[in-house]
Amino acid sequence: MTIAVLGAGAFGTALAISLAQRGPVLLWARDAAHVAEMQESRRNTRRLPGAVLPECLTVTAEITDAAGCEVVLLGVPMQKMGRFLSENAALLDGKVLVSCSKGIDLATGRGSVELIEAACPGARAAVLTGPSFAADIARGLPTALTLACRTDSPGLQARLSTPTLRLYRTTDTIGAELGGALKNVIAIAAGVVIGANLGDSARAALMTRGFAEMNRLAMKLGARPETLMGLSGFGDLVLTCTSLQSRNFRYGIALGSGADFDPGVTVEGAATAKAVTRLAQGHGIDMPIAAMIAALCAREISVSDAVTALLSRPLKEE
Ligand SMILES: NC(=O)c1ccc[n+]([C@@H]2O[C@H](COP(=O)([O-])OP(=O)(O)OC[C@H]3O[C@@H](n4cnc5c(N)ncnc54)[C@H](O)[C@@H]3O)[C@@H](O)[C@H]2O)c1
Ligand SMILES: O=P(O)(O)OC[C@H](O)CO
Repeated sequence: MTIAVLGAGAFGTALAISLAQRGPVLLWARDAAHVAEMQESRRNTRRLPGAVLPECLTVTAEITDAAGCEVVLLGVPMQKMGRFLSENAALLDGKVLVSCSKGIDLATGRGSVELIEAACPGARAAVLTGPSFAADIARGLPTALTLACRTDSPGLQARLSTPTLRLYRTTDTIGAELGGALKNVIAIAAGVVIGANLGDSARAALMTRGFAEMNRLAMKLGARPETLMGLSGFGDLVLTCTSLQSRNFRYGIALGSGADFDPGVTVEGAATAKAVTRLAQGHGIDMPIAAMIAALCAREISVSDAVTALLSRPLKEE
């Protein structure tokens, strides 16, 4: 049975390429001109240059082509997910919907599982997350991800694993989602540290204290500690805070160094920092790094004031 991937960004395209090792895959993009380009060149030069689209991957601009697909991967950016789901609810309800996006919806404070359940109550919602750059997946480099679904889903795990994409499964959707969403915020902070030339020691301190914040919020919201210690939390935090392949990290470097940054690049951590700060305030959780990143992204504070504010907090036990 064909698997559908909706959203032909870097990640959706990379997953479609990897899954096409196992059988037919449908890749949908909203822009007909982009689809025509991909059909002609068998490449997605706009979002994933270099990768070739295999033969059993069909690219389409008709979302209704996914009607017959039982498993549908969602690769649209998080801040577009809520509207996308409600616009396409009639098509998507009743299917297995696997969110591949990382973030918290600013308008509602919800993660993608809650967005799916609200828009498509008859669907089974799952999350695919963890340390993975689209370019690495498309090149067939070994990658391990977390697949989270409220009901234990070994069948879905087997269906979405490929020879190079190894999935670990969990029923902790809250932890899996929050790990992927929150690490982007801390990655921006790590980038700020490097961009402002504050050094590798400061980055390690920030990653550690950032991980403590991630855990505080995730535990309050019902996540399991082992999920945050796994691929979607610790694993993705390490990757995203240390690699120049990360857009969140590079955005942070630009903020820290005062350089310009292309506004067309997807940086999920910026909106999520604001959403997380609201959530943390609502639950009485202390998240000083996320709050500083939200303020920095909104240009409400300077880098040096943010650093001073973080370093002058009262001394406390670790
Ligand atoms: N790129 C990666 O390495 C990577 C890895 C893991 C997870 N992710 C996650 O995947 C999600 C998507 O990221 P990406 O890297 O593919 O982004 P991208 O910037 O490469 O592409 C985003 C795509 O979404 C499309 N899009 C935007 N709004 C849409 C809408 N309303 N309807 C349909 N399509 C729409 C755009 O046309 C574009 O093709 C993000 O949440 C990101 O965190 C990305
Ligand atoms: O490029 P980024 O910062 O969106 O990171 C991509 C992935 O989330 C890394 O796991």
